[in-house]
Amino acid sequence: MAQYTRASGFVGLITLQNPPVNALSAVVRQAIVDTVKIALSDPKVKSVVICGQNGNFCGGADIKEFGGEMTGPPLIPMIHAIEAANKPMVAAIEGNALGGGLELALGCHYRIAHSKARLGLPEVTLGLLPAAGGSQRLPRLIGVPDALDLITTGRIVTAAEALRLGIVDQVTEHNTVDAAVKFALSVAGQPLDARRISTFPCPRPPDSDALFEEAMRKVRGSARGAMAPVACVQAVRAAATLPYERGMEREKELMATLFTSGQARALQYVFFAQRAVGRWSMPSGAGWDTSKPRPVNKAAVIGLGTMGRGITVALAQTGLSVVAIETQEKQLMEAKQAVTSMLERGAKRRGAAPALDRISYSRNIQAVADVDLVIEAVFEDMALKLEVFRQLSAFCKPGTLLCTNTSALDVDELARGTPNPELVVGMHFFAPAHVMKLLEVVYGKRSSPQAVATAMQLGKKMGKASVAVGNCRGFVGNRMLRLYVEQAFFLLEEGATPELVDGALEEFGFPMGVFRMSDLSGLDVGWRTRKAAGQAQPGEASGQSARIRNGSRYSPIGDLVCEQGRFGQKTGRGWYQYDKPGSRVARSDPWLHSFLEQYRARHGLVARSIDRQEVLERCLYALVNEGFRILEDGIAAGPEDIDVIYVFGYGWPGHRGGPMFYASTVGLPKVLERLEHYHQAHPDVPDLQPCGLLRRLVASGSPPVHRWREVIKKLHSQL
Ligand SMILES: CC(C)(COP(=O)(O)OP(=O)(O)OC[C@H]1O[C@@H](n2cnc3c(N)ncnc32)[C@H](O)[C@@H]1OP(=O)(O)O)[C@@H](O)C(=O)NCCC(=O)NCCSC(=O)CC(=O)CCCCCCCCCCCCC(=O)O
Ligand SMILES: NC(=O)C1=CN([C@@H]2O[C@H](COP(=O)(O)OP(=O)(O)OC[C@H]3O[C@@H](n4cnc5c(N)ncnc54)[C@H](O)[C@@H]3O)[C@@H](O)[C@H]2O)C=CC1
Repeated sequence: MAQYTRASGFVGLITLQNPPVNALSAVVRQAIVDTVKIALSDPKVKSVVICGQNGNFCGGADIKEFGGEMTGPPLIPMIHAIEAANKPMVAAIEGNALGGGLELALGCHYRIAHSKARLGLPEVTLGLLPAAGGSQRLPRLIGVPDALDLITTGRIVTAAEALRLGIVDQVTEHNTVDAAVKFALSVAGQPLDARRISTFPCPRPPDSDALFEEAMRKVRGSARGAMAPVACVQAVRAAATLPYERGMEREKELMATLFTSGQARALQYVFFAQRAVGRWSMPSGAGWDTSKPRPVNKAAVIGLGTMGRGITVALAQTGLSVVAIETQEKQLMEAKQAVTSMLERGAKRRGAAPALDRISYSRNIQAVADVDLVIEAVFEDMALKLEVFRQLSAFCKPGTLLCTNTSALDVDELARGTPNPELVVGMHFFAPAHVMKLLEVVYGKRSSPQAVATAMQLGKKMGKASVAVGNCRGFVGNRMLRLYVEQAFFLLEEGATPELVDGALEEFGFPMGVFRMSDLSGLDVGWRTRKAAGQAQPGEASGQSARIRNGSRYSPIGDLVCEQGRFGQKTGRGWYQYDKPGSRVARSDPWLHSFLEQYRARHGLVARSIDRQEVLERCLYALVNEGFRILEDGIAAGPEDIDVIYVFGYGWPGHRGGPMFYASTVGLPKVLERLEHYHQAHPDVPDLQPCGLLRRLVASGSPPVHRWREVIKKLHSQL
């Protein structure tokens, strides 16, 4: 609802009240319409201030209403009525003014913001565009280039930036409502014609065609196949080229297409899934609501290689003191430089000072003595990690949380090597750790709920989508990834090329296909893991055994490519060729194609024609099938956990909602049928056998994804 009062005698004060973010639900919209009418018809009221309760202006439209029938007064006429008012309307912005919230503020004649306020039009991240006039008013107010940037990216700006851009008229450090009331009194009676943004001409930049073409190229390149960013560019173009009314019609048309699209549903699912994973639980029943995190003020990072450097930056940027420890002098020096330059670049972007003095460097592990939490990021080697954990247990103060960044090793085995296994958890970051939004928090059999709560809270503070998962080889993300990569290798054996496989996956929406991604992260990473697991064997074995491990089909293709010293971009050769080591532009490599032909000939494999559909089905359904196994095993609590991991850690296109959501949109019976088909065609690949949970879900009528937890719960209670 919205409360109406009078302030300072002459100002009508409308306070939006819909905790926690004052979203514009039908009830709130009705209340705004009613209270604006009261204020405008009250002869004593000279001007009106709109604010939000509890220090939050408005988080925008109520996203929960999008799934159902829209009731209540629509936003557009409501905002028009505010703009058309004959008394000054002032938005007092504290906290968030996002989406429809900012559009409401843009309908007001003036905007006063608190210095800590955040403003933006993040609709694009929900598969939509700002369709309550935002796409038409913002370019008129701040110009096309800045409006394009904000609307197509959904970027949220600070009050200082909003002032610089001209979105707000004044920023205050003090009580925003008081400042807005004072301001409202000062402008009472002044003419308002020049304050109605919809009447402004839209400033046209000199070469606007080129600007829009460039914007279109950018959005098409960065979010492949996503409709909303494209529609955002089209809507802003309408603002720049059409009169306001016609621009509004275009905005509405574009919104109508997006609003009912599967992409918007998928992105809105991801929004709520991200929040749902914060309500984590462990098999014991302990969870977010019963476990209190410990305070963490000082942390240590052990091992300053690729990951340790990024983790150090992420921790320091969160405001923690960090002790960064590395045994190798040369590595330590390089790490210092790298961390410093990452912090400086980040600070420059944010317009803040770099947090250099929060970090101390050491070669001595005893420097951990006074830290609250340690994150170990040494080589992926169990013996080394056990030794490091033994030393940490000896030197850390009692109660220090010991976290490992291992990508796949057994967290329980590490915990068993310490006197306090309840203090051990995995904190699995993704490279680059200060950039990637995902954190898997891995609980072992003996991890305490408090340790998990502490790691989850720290992840949240670092701005990560943090997901609590159980302990198994590869946890959730990498366990599923193995099946996806394995199918890609098998497809090469059967006749595909890296270009074909990557093309299909990139068309689906991944920023990079599996082979281009592997070239970027280094082929040697997976090779080392396969060697450690006894799968990769040196030299090319001949006969049957070359392609069988433990009775199942195995492809040594990746191992053979590595044996040629082809580790991807860093060596200038991998699945593709590059101009020079470190170069980023992948070109098709005739060597690789002839290697594949020779490989097939040696193993008596006859290349067949493979289409993109098969690539997608084999790679994606194998991955999804493992996701069902993970749910069945209780390693992830629900499909949302898996989907958040894939969207934020593995480049799964958000507009497809994550692998489990995607499976539900394809239809579980179809996924089951295709897996059965491929398993029959490849009986030597047991991983293609459909998982029991998938069969069970299909047998129970393929419920929508938000009801899978009920089926999983029932399954676990019967085990
Ligand atoms: C606001 C935040 C930054 C706060 O963050 P934080 O403090 O970290 O809290 P959270 O945990 O994120 O959130 C707390 C709690 O609140 C819930 N929540 C947050 N925002 C919303 C919201 N907007 N609606 C509903 N609920 C919300 C959140 O889920 C949490 O609850 P929990 O899930 O139970 O834990 C952060 O929350 C945030 O970023 N929020 C989202 C902000 C946002 O994206 N806003 C934009 C919303 S979209 C919008 O505003 C669009 C418009 O206004 C356009 C409207 C036009 C509509 C017209 C429709 C016309 C369609 C025509 C089609 C016709 C078709 C036909 O022809 O049939
Ligand atoms: N590289 C990646 O993309 C990812 C790696 N990981 C995991 O993170 C861990 C680290 O990986 P990377 O950073 O890639 O390795 P890396 O090889 O780049 O760095 C490891 C560093 O640890 C140092 N080190 C070794 N023993 C040490 C000791 N006793 N004390 C202090 N420092 C020591 C090494 O000198 C080296 O600088 C591994 O467990 C890996 O599996 C997890 C996610 C992604």
